[in-house]
Amino acid sequence: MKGSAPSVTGLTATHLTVRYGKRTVLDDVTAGPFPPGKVCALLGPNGSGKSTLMRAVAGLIPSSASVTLNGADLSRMTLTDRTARCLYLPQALPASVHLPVLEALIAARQTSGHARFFPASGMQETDTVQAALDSLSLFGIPHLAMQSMDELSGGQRQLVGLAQALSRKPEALLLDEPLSALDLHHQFAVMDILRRETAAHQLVTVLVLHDLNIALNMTDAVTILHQGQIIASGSPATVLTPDLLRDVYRVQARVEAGADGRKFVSVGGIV
Ligand SMILES: Nc1ncnc2c1ncn2[C@@H]1O[C@H](COP(=O)(O)OP(=O)(O)OP(=O)(O)O)[C@@H](O)[C@H]1O
Repeated sequence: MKGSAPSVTGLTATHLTVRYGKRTVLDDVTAGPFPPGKVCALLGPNGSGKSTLMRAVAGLIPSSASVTLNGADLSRMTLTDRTARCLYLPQALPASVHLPVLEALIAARQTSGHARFFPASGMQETDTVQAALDSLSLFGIPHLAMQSMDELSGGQRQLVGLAQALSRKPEALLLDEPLSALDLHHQFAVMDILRRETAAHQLVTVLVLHDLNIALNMTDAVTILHQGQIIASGSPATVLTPDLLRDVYRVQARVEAGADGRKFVSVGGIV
């Protein structure tokens, strides 16, 4: 009799253990499957291992984990091939270098391995420029195209980083705190864009968030990392209960619904 077969679609990591020196940060974790077409949040307190998990899944930290993406075994690929399929956008903002935004985008596209997986039959230089402009337009920043990266604000650089990541056309996007430098308008705008692009291109999108209200209202699923283990996964409203918020985040909180049905976390104090 066959055992239960791993899900072929989506992104799954199994037996993921990461140690820094003698300290075990992730202990035989199984994460996923994160399905295509859905936006999933990876949540947990500071230091719980969210970045470590994402970096290990992306192959940037050595690990013996088995990682599959839509049936392909990422663990057996070269880092270049793996990154072309499964892209990690770090928490740190893109470097503040003296380079026009448009050139930074084109360079990222050319070094991504994108051309190998999606041979752009006869793609002209003008098409490459147009593709970079399109991805800036997607994030509402085409006017920054000729501005130098070192003349941008933190939030503008974060938007350029997101435009760069999407322009590489990966199958899976791992975004580490992609809203951290953005104002309220841009946080919601970026979440809308990510939801639309994820559905339209059947991307696997996983993002680390600290804003539980955005997780509650704008993601399809959440995964909670706590003390080296994934302790809950599922729909945001099912997982983010007062009990979980007390045990994981050490806050006394209620999860309430506004008149429009949107949910929000109301914190009364810490425990
Ligand atoms: N390069 C490293 N060397 C040693 N320890 C590390 C290293 N990177 C992370 N750690 C430790 O691993 C643990 C998990 O860190 P990680 O950055 O993955 O957490 P996180 O959940 O992303 O945190 P935050 O929400 O604060 O960004 C922390 O205790 C951290 O101190």
